[in-house]
Amino acid sequence: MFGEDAADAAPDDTVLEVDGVDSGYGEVQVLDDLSLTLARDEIACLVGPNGAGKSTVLKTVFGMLTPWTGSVRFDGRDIGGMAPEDIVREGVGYVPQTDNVFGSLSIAENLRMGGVARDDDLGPVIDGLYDRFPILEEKREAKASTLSGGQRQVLAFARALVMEPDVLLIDEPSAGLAPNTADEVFADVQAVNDLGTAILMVEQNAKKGLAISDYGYVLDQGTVAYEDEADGLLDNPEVSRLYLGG
Ligand SMILES: Nc1ncnc2c1ncn2[C@@H]1O[C@H](COP(=O)(O)OP(=O)(O)OP(=O)(O)O)[C@@H](O)[C@H]1O
Repeated sequence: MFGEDAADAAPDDTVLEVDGVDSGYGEVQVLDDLSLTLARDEIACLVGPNGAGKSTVLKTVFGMLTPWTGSVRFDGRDIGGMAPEDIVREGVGYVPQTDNVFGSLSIAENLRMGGVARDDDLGPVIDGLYDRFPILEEKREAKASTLSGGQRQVLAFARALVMEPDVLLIDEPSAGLAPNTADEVFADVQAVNDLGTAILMVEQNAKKGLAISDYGYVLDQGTVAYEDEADGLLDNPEVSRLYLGG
C-alpha cells in the first residue's frame, strides 16, 4: 500500500500484468495482442505516435473498456472487465488527461470526493497529502477552477491517492503545461512513486516521460513495438529516429 517502504519490494515483483490483450471501441479494434508488466516499485512510461492506443491501454486496465481477449491481472487477480469502481477498491487509481478535478468544488471537497469509496476516516490520509503537497493545503478552501494547470494536475494526483492505490495510471500529466510547470509535475509523479505507488504513465513528451521512468514501452498500431529500460530506449538510435524526434 501507499506509504509502505517501496524499497522492500523486489525489482521484478510484478503488480500489474497485461497479457495478450485485444481491445477497442465498439467493433473498432485498437489494441492488438498487447502485453506489458509493471513492477511494484517502478514508473513505466507508454510512448508512441498519436492514435497508437496508449490511452486505450489505461482505459482497458481501468475497466472503462473490456478486453476482447487476453487478461489484465493486478496483484495476481484477474481484473479484466471489472467495473472501474471495483478496480479502485482493488487498489488501482486513474488520473485521466482532462476533466480530472471538479472545478466548482473546493480543493478539500475534491479530496474528500476522491475517498467516497472508503468507509473509514479520511482525515489522516488527506492530512498526509497536504503535508506532501503544501500548495493544496494553502488553497484548501479555494475552488479547483481557480488553480493553475500544474496545480490542478497535482490535485488530480492527490485525489487519486486518497484511495492509497498500489498502482496509479496517469494519462499525459504534462499535457497543456508550460515546460517549467511540466517539470514540476514530473517531479510530483516521482514523489508519488517514492511514496510506494507504482505508476503506469502515458506521455506525449516521450523524452521527458522516459527520463523520469524506470521502464518504457513504445506503442505503435496498438501493440508494443519496443520495450526496454527507459535509459535503453532513450539511447536506442532506431527508437530515437522513429519515435523520439531524432
Ligand atoms: N471513444 C472512442 N471511440 C472510438 N474510437 C476511439 C475512441 N477513443 C479513441 N479512439 C480511437 O482509438 C485509437 C487509439 O486512441 P488512443 O487515444 O488510445 O491513442 P493514443 O496513443 O493515446 O494517442 P493520443 O496521443 O492521440 O491520445 C485512435 O484511432 C482513436 O481515434
